[in-house]
Amino acid sequence: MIGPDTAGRRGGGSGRATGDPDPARLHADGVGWGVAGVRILAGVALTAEPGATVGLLGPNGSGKSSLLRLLSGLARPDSGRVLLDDVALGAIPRRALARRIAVVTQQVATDVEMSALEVVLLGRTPYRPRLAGVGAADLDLARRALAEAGLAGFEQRRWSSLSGGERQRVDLARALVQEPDLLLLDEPTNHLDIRHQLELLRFLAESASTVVVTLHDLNLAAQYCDRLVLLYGGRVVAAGTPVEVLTTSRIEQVYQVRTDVDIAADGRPRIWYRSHAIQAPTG
Ligand SMILES: Nc1ncnc2c1ncn2[C@@H]1O[C@H](COP(=O)(O)OP(=O)(O)OP(=O)(O)O)[C@@H](O)[C@H]1O
Repeated sequence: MIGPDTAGRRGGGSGRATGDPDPARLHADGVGWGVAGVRILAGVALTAEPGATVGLLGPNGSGKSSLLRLLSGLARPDSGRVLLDDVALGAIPRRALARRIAVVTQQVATDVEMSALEVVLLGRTPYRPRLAGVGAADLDLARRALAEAGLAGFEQRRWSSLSGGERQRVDLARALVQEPDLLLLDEPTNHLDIRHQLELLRFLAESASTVVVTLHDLNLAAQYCDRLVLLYGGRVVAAGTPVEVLTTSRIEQVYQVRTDVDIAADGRPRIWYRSHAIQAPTG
C-alpha cells in the first residue's frame, strides 16, 4: 500500500513545493483536561523528537484520544502546555498549524457525500490560496496518494460506499498529501487487515514526519514504535522504549492481564498473553 515514496513525501502541489517534511519536535508537559467537572487527563508529559514514532497506549477510556486532541490543537488543555518546536500551539495561526499537523481520527461518519478523491484533496486545503480552485498538481498528488494507498480506481467512489478499511486508507492518504511535520493518528489500524496494518506501521516507522499514534496492539506497538507512552486513568504510568514500558508487571497493573514478555533478537519485547484475564477489581 503506502511506501516511503508516497505522495506525503512529494511536493508539486500548490503552495509548498518541497519533498520531505520538516519533522517537528512535540513536547507536552503538565497537561490536564476535564469536561463537566470530571478530570480526564492530569499531569501528562510527552515528548516526540523530530522524526520519531511514539506509540500512545492504554486501556479503553484511559485518555488516549483526548490527549491526541490536545496535541493537535483541536482542544486546549486546562493546565500545562503543548509546544511544537518550542512554540505553544495556541500561538500558531490556524492555517499554519493545518500545514504542519495532520490528524487521522477514528472514523464514525458514514454519510459524507464526497468522492474518495475529494476527501484526499481536503488535505491540500491549507496550501491553496483562499477561494482558489483545485490545481492540476494537487489533483495529480491526490491521485498518486490514492494509488499508493492501494486504491487506484477508487477516485470517484462515494465515501459512504467504502468499507471501513478503505475509508481508513483514504483518510490516511488525505493526511499524507497535507505533507505534515507532525502526524497524529488515533487507532489507524482498527479497520485494517493484518497486511495493511503491517504496511501502515512500517510506513509510519520509516516516515520522515514525527508521528504520535494510539494503538491497542501491544506487540505491533513494540515492534514499530521508537518510544511508548502508557496511559492509565488519564495519567502517564510509563514512558520510554518498548522494553522499558512493556513489562509483565506493568501490563498486569494497567490491563489486568497476565503475560510473559520475551525480548526478541531485534531487542524488542514480544508479549505472550496467558489465557485468562485477571478479575478486574470491583467497587
Ligand atoms: N466530551 C466528553 N464528555 C464526557 N466525557 C468524555 C468526553 N471526552 C472523553 N470523555 C471521557 O474521557 C475518558 C477518556 O476518553 P478517551 O476517548 O480519551 O479514551 P481512550 O483512551 O481514547 O479510549 P478508547 O481506547 O476506548 O478509544 C472516557 O471515560 C470518556 O468517556
